[in-house]
Amino acid sequence: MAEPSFIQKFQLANFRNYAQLSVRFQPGAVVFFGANGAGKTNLLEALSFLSPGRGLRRASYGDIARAGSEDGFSIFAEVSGAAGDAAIGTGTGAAGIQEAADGGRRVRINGAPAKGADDLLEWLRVIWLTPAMDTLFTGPAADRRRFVDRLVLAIDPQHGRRALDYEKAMRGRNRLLAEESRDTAWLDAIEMQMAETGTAIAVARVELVRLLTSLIDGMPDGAAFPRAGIALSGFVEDQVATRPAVDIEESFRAALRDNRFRDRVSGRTLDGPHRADFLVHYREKDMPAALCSTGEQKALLIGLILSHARLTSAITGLVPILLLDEIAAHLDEGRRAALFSILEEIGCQTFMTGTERALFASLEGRAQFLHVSDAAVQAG
Ligand SMILES: Nc1ncnc2c1ncn2[C@@H]1O[C@H](COP(=O)(O)OP(=O)(O)OP(=O)(O)O)[C@@H](O)[C@H]1O
Repeated sequence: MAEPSFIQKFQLANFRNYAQLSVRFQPGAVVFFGANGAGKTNLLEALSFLSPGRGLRRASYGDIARAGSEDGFSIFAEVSGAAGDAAIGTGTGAAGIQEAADGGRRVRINGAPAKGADDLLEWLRVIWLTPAMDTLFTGPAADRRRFVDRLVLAIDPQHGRRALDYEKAMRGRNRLLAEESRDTAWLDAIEMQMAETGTAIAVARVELVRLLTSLIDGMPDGAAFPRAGIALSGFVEDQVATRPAVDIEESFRAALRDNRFRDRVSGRTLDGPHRADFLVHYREKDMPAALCSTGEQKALLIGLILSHARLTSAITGLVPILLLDEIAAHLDEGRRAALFSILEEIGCQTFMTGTERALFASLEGRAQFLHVSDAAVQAG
């Protein structure tokens, strides 16, 4: 069985409302409770920086550094798990981490600078669910794509690099088209790169959906969290099931070349994995997720995250760390108890927030309760 990754020690400097913080965590469930504005979500956001990307709020680094401070922010964590022990430092501030030349954040692992934030995936996988994701099924497709890409990244660490390379190439193509460049050799080369990376992105997404579907197939109907039917829809994704990757690459490249005029007029590239959608439906009811009730949508989303946590553990041997912001609020008591039992069964370290400790009553004696108040954390 996969060994859960577990953050033992966690320190912050100049992060949001925290000037300094040092706290130790236990494996399993960790509950942050406290009044509105105490700093609970800020803690989850800090924990989300132990994963590549801009964290669970996708905020700018300038907004994250503590207001009124000249220095950047720093995060330090001691992690242990299947991959061994690691001391991770990241941020834009002091405490051994200098500001990166590009204004981004630096990552150090066991005292040495990491090549990039993707190196964090060697040690741990972090997945989150926040109230902002309550509109995932009804909101823009871009949010669903980002969600799927995070799920892919947790099982396939190359995925982040592919997405960056694709976006860079696409920006280059859009710029050349806007400039009405006659450099067709350059456009050809950029479109070739888009076709390669774009096809790899689509293939990885389709593979995630296939793996997740076969895991969900094996789960019973009528459980606390409904079974989701999931699929992808997109110019490249639609071809993955029926054609070899080399053919898809070629047809995507040809479509890009043939549609230069159309895309120039539109001011953007109209075909590609950057326009795909992630389709979710409630299997038992045969109802698209967007037409389900708010509570049903939340339950579907939680069910998906839990299935994905199982998948990540099975495939990578790393049991992911889950960040569940205000998770208890939408769930009745029965569903809350079911959620806590499933988390225990999967074995993940799970950080949860809520204004009231009572929302987590069924976890008493089984979780670490930490009271958050005025940017300080105390055993509750
Ligand atoms: N860069 C910053 N510097 C200082 N304080 C900040 C910064 N960014 C946000 N804050 C403050 O941090 C406080 C805590 O925010 P957080 O979102 O963590 O609250 P919370 O405990 O999750 O509250 P709620 O229960 O209302 O969701 C807020 O008062 C916010 O204004």
